[in-house]
Amino acid sequence: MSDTVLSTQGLTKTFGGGRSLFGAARPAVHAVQDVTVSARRTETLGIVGESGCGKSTLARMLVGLLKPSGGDVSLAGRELSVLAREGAKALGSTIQYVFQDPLSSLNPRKTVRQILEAPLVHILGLDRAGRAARIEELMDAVNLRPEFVDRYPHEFSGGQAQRIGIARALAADPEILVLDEPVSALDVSVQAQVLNLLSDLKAKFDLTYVFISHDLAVVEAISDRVAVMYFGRVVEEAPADTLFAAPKHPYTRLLLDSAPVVGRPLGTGAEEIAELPDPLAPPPGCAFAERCPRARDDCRAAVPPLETKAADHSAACFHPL
Ligand SMILES: Nc1ncnc2c1ncn2[C@@H]1O[C@H](COP(=O)(O)OP(=O)(O)OP(=O)(O)O)[C@@H](O)[C@H]1O
Repeated sequence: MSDTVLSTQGLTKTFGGGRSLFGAARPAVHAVQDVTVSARRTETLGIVGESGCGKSTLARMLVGLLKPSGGDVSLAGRELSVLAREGAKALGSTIQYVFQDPLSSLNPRKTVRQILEAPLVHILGLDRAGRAARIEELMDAVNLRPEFVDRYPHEFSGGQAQRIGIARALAADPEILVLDEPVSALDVSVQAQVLNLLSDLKAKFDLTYVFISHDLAVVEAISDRVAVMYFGRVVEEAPADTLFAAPKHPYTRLLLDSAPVVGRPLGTGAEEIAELPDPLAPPPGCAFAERCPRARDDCRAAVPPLETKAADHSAACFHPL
């Protein structure tokens, strides 16, 4: 599809494995397994899953911070590995990463101006006047007062610091932002402001987002499409409204029933969700089978592939809802 701006094909990351110096087998953690997702230009792809399901590992591979063990990432029609070989300029002007914890992701010894200048010098190669103009634009885009530019990160609230993180990510004029739990560290009252800002920026700069969160309500609010991850794999993918209204995978159903959303009572599955299989010894079949009310023998024998179950709606389940 020509307007696909980000896609992965069978993306996999295994940590550890192999043999130690003395020949003993080292355990391998299968953090991300065979993930194939895509996002069209100006779309927000939400990736939702509980802690440990592989969201951050996937995010870090998308931006080239972590090398995949297998599979491919394609960004704006080019292979990530090719962009990475060309250097920081090619990669940084295509995709950028926004971290969860705004304060710890900003260098405490640098002013906002210095933080924003780095990508303007190294990626865009702007001269002094060009940098000054672009910094003014960036501060305005994220609704920060121009005089804040000579302050240090600790002088800002969490919400303001995240705006600086977003401005830094936008500085190099990328096409894609990977937002890894960008509002999870913020007070609930500030979360909505930052989400609104992200929506405005997307429209203004024609951005494509990969938005990662464990919070279903946040993902539902911002995403066009949603991929649900469980134990390193995508188990369901659909347009956000379809997925939340009529999930096909029993795990997604359980997540929705357990989510503490206003008007949506807590289900009984909340404690069960915390129990994941041992990542060092993944089961041979569906990782969710042991807790799945619909599981049968076939689910324990082989991993169900992610398949189309309805128009524009896929699930990795032999017995979908
Ligand atoms: N560097 C590493 N070495 C070994 N195992 C790792 C490493 N990074 C992550 N893992 C393991 O990979 C799995 C996926 O972790 P990841 O951090 O991607 O999940 P996550 O969904 O982002 O969770 P969280 O929201 O808690 O960060 C986990 O079992 C984790 O322990």
